[in-house]
Amino acid sequence: MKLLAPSILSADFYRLGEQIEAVIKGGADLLHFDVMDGHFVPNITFGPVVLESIKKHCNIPLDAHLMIENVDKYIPEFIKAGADMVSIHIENNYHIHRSIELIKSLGAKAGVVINPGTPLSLLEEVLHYVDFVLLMSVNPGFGGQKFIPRSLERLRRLKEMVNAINPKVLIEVDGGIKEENILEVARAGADILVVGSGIFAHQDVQAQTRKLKNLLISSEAL
Ligand SMILES: O=C(CO)[C@@H](O)[C@H](O)COP(=O)(O)O
Repeated sequence: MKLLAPSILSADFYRLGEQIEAVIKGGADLLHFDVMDGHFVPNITFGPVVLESIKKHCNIPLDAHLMIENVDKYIPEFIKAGADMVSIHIENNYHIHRSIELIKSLGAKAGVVINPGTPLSLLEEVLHYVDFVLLMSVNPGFGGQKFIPRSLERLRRLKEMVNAINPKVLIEVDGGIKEENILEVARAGADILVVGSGIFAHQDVQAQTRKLKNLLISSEAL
């Protein structure tokens, strides 16, 4: 099944609760959290207290993408706050095996994230022990950027690597996914599709979520 993961980075934070309820009613499968520290990426967003508040009212899994330094210090806090999935970057984690094992030992699904300019070959070893890979199709840091076209080719190659090394690994794709390209990304091998502005920039957030979810359902019927 293809999963739709709205990214709250593009939500209207004044109306966050209302907008989260709308995406859930619209058929969202996961809620994606872009955690940024102003060091690894040039933007600052939110920490575990925000996840903790949302978790109390949210019946779908929370997916935390950590764009931060010093992940081992914060992984336990995010999982305690309610993250069901936690992903960390291949680019800034020297002891990635240890960090992935830490995530799993605390009961969450563990993911590795790869930026658009990083060779896919770096994932070869880590594919043996992660639950999912998050392939960035924009440079991390901001919502509303354009999908980098080469990401489709990278996605197809990543799918081949996953099939050859560990077919249980899910592939999540994030950045610049909209109504216009969501089917192409799903067909190229994405299992989880993260959508920020492609949902929250619309007037009717619930209807837009439903529309994208129906597109994903239709992609599986073919
Ligand atoms: O991780 C990121 C940005 O760093 C993404 O999750 C974006 O938030 C997706 O937003 P859109 O590109 O869909 O607007």
